Amino acid sequence: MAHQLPSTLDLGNDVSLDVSTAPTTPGSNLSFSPVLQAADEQPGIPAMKPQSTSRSLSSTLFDTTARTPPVRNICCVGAGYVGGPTAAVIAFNNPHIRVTVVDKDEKRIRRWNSVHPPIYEPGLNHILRIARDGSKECTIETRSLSTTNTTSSNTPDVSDASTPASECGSQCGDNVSKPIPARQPNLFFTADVAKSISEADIVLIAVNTPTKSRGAGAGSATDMTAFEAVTNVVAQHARPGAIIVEKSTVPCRTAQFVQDTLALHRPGIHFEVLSNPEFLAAGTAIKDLLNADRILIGSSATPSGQRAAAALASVYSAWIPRSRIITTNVFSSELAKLVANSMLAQRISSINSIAAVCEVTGADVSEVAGAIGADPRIGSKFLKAGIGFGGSCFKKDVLSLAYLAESLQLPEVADYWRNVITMNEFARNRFASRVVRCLNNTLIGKKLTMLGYAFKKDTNDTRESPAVEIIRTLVEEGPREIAVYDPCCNPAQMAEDIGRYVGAEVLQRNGGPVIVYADAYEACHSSDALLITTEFDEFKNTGEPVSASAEVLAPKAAPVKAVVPDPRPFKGEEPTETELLALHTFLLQSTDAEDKEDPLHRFNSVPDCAEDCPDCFIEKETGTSGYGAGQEHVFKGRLDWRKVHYHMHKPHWVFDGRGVLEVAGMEKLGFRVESVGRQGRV
Ligand SMILES: NC(=O)C1=CN([C@@H]2O[C@H](COP(=O)(O)OP(=O)(O)OC[C@H]3O[C@@H](n4cnc5c(N)ncnc54)[C@H](O)[C@@H]3O)[C@@H](O)[C@H]2O)C=CC1
Ligand SMILES: O=C(O)[C@H]1O[C@H](OP(=O)(O)OP(=O)(O)OC[C@H]2O[C@@H](n3ccc(=O)[nH]c3=O)[C@H](O)[C@@H]2O)[C@H](O)[C@@H](O)[C@@H]1O
Repeated sequence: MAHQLPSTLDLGNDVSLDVSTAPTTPGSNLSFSPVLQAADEQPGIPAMKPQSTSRSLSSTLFDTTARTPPVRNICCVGAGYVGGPTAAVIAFNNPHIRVTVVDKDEKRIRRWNSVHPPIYEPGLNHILRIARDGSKECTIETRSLSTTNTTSSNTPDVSDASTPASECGSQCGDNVSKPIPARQPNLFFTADVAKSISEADIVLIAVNTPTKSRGAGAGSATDMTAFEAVTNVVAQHARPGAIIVEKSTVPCRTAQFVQDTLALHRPGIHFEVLSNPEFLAAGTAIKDLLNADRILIGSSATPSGQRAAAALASVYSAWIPRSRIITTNVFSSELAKLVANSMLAQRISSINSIAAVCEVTGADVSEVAGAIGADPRIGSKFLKAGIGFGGSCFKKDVLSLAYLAESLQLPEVADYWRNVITMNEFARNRFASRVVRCLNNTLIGKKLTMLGYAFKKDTNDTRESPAVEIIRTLVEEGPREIAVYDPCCNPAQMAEDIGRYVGAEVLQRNGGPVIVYADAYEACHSSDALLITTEFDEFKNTGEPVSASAEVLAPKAAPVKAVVPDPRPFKGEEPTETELLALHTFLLQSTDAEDKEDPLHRFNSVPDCAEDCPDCFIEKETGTSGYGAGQEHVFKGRLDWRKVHYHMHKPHWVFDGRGVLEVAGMEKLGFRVESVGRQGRV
């Protein structure tokens, strides 16, 4: 579905943006930047002095923001795990900004424009339905505030945007019907990269930056091929004065490279380069974006650098409180992203090293983690021992930091960080070895079942999943079958992935032992050992009573979700999109909601797929509907472990690689459980 906005945007009295790539004046600096220039033109704005040092959150920045003309057009290059959701949330919260996501991969773009977006993230579908498809006018029932609302602000704190009505006490007034106007689509996906870049006030670069696989620095250094290619296109096509933003995770000092490339292609034209790394995590991307604990913006310390930072901050401040927007110098921001991921990875490796000690001594790693995490200086997060971290970023970012240290002649620093990776591989290999050891050191003729294939729960992202390496190790032992089941990943896609990463010959259809299942019970049937490799709630044995009676063998209902409070009455005169989303979620959880998908009746119809849509075809052929990225992940119900036990081979081995099982309960059911970080039998 293609939605078009006019190619020339009227910015009211302030400034009119000509969307063409206008000829430029050699030697000009800010004179062709609509965003940067207009701030200069404002009467009464004090000239800012360049600063040579890094800044913490600066009030100057926000004085500047107040006078920064509105950003009207953003282009995000890269429609991947970061670009897609980030652009969608920006568009969702800024209905007056046209946000275009571009990608060279036309298949990806086609999918973003369809009911089959290429990635699955909880909550993404709603955001897309509003921003990409626009919404219908509707009327909602709300309550007026009986007293004048003095807290109203343009930048509500989304964390308390949903203050329960029950808590509004005497402030709650009468019930009123409030019309919510229709919304025009303002989120677009296209493969026309150059044109979209040329129209943007702000260009976000969100392309992949994996580890180099060949040549100098192979296995450590960041592969900047995609980033460099995009930088060249941006340098050629960006409108003069556009703000160029590094969203990708990049090595420290990349902003200098971007500046040099811009200067090479467009000498004499001023562009500001910002670093604005992304901290979202897979599986919680939308929650993380809507409630970001911080937005980091690195800029040059010059007045125009600060104005550029202010322009970007103004986009985020549509939904993020300004107190959470941190500004630094551009290199600090680039480095901070690498360090954030490296320190998170380091915590996981630290606890996994202790898990190894626990398995020998009889200490229990979850008890150790609980005890140390209670110290607020240590904190309780990221202390879950297991088979090691996966995902597309931790390993590559730690390696990138190590490579940076090496290139700065700091081998001790590089070694320190490399050990984080060594320990991660040790954790994964130890788990696979333990499985083999417990099964008498032979898998010949045996069936093993892997529960979970994604690198973490609630995502269909399987990049660098520890499951892949575990499959590789197990295949070597010649088992009869390796069954793989994941509640969130499309089975057809998983089989394709395993073929690509482990080798097509390992798949059953090519004579190998690996079979991917769409049903957990079939995957576990006649199994000799179950391996929990992703921490899905479906695999837990606690939280819901498990009855032995036959009727509970049917999948169970989803657990009661955390109750979302009623956000009414709203904080301001007009509800924000975040408040409407909170109301949508609140109404959905009420059992008598008439429309289970769209209780506010705002959604426009979904884009139609072409008759020959390959994704519709795959869904029909494989009967895998329900895994579609466009649908919310349907909780499949907790595994009925009694049923699993009944159909398994003795001695009912379960290897808990993610610490999701309550061992005593499982042992009562007759399982023989081995968990990471607890002493085992063998
Ligand atoms: N995946 C994640 O959860 C997070 C990733 N990051 C960082 O964000 C960046 C992007 O990561 P992902 O979104 O995961 O990558 P991705 O691989 O999912 O998406 C990157 C997209 O860029 C496109 N692309 C590559 N070269 C292009 C070109 N020349 N022109 C147009 N499009 C091009 C690719 O086709 C692809 O669709 C990376 O630097 C990553 O380290 C940061 C935070 C979280
Ligand atoms: O740059 C990135 O790509 C992102 O990397 C991580 O996010 P992500 O990899 O998506 O997911 P995490 O929740 O961090 O989990 C990473 C891996 O560590 C594992 N993990 C996590 C926590 C823990 O205590 N133990 C543990 O083994 C998870 O199972 C998973 O395999 C960071 O958490 C994000 O802030 C960052 O933006």
